[in-house]
Amino acid sequence: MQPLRTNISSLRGTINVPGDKSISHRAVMLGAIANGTTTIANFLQGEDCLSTIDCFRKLGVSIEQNGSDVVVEGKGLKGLKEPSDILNVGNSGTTARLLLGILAGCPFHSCLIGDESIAKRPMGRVTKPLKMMGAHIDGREHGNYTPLSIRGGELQPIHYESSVASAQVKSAILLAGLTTNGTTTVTEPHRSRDHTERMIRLFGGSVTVDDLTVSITGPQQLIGANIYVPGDISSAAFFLVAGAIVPNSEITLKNVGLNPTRTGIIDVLQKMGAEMTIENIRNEQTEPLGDITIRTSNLTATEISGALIPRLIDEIPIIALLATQAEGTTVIKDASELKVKETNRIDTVVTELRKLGADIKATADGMVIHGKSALKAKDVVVDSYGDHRIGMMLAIAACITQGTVCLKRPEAVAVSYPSFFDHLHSLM
Ligand SMILES: O=C(O)C1=C[C@@H](OP(=O)(O)O)[C@@H](O)[C@H](O)C1
Ligand SMILES: C=C(OP(=O)(O)O)C(=O)O
Repeated sequence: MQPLRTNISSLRGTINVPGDKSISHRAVMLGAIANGTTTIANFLQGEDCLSTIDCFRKLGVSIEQNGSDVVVEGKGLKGLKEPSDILNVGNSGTTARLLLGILAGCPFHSCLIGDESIAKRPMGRVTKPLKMMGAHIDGREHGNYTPLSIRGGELQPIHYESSVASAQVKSAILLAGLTTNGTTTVTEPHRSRDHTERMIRLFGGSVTVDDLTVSITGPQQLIGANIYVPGDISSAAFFLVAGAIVPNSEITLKNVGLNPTRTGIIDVLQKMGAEMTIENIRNEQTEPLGDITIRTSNLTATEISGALIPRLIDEIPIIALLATQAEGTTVIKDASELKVKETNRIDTVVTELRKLGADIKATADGMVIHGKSALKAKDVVVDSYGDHRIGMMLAIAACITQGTVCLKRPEAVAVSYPSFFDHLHSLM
């Protein structure tokens, strides 16, 4: 249990947010199946990405990690070895689902488990297409939940229409498609983050994108690359919102990834009237990045739905807090994916923000928030439920709360942002 700092008079300063989680995972994974050496700078040392390193070491890949510098000695597409131990993905859905895509094409047996939260997250969305490609996967509820057992091998290309806009589903199929003879396509209802597509090209491979359909023609052998990981916009989001809602604030976030499939939070802040500038926009290899400055702002409510949802899916908990400080009614819909994240984020966001006096209610596929409300708490205990994004959102909520608040399970933040509390306190 951790007492949270409340009633903060101002947040000022500059932060270098740590490396992007999605890109860090992919750099290790593509590095492992490429030929030759991959170097990764600004790798995210969060627990999720460390789980990815641990799994690939068990698959025989030599990975040296020195802080945020990582060197991966690639084994080639056919070079991973049958693991003698269970592959434990910890809390990381991305590790589980992308790894399944790679294991599907490997001619050996492996077992995959994760923590209590992973055991509740649907894996059928990837095991179903991978089985269609020819992989043998079994597990709890016919391979829909961990623990999973995988026997991979030669795969057939497929054309797959995904019912969800999920980069994890798309990436798993593309990674499996790398090994097949022929063209595999994935079509999604809205565009999800495209880091896999960009990184496959950086590793010398080729992927075709036509509107909402992505195609890969295999077999393709990737070549190791040198990668700089931009700062994670999903981590920056907590300070973007903090800067907008805490009085007398001005926060600059350096080197933030600005991939357009991830910048929904910036669109929402702009639409709500946030005072924000983006400077020094540049490209680092295949990913754009820049420096963002945000100041205390007068905010108005907005609607968040449709194609915008996958562009800000992980930011919805902190956007819900933002909406409590905007004049009017904010509606978030088409976001039922929130129910299958580390927690049911519709339930956890609504339950915890209500404890602080927010006017927020859950709907079938999102939430409705009436602002602006003054948050108050008398000896209130809020809970991250072990969900990193809920823990960080609550710490920012406490900044604008009058009273006393303690956070249960604060250690969850280490999943994606181990230095979160240090960074927050450095601005006070
Ligand atoms: O591919 C990725 O790196 C991610 C994709 C998203 O999940 P879905 O693919 O389930 O939408 C996101 O929520 C997750 O944090 C990271
Ligand atoms: C949903 C998330 O991650 P993952 O799916 O990798 O567990 C997240 O980081 O918010």
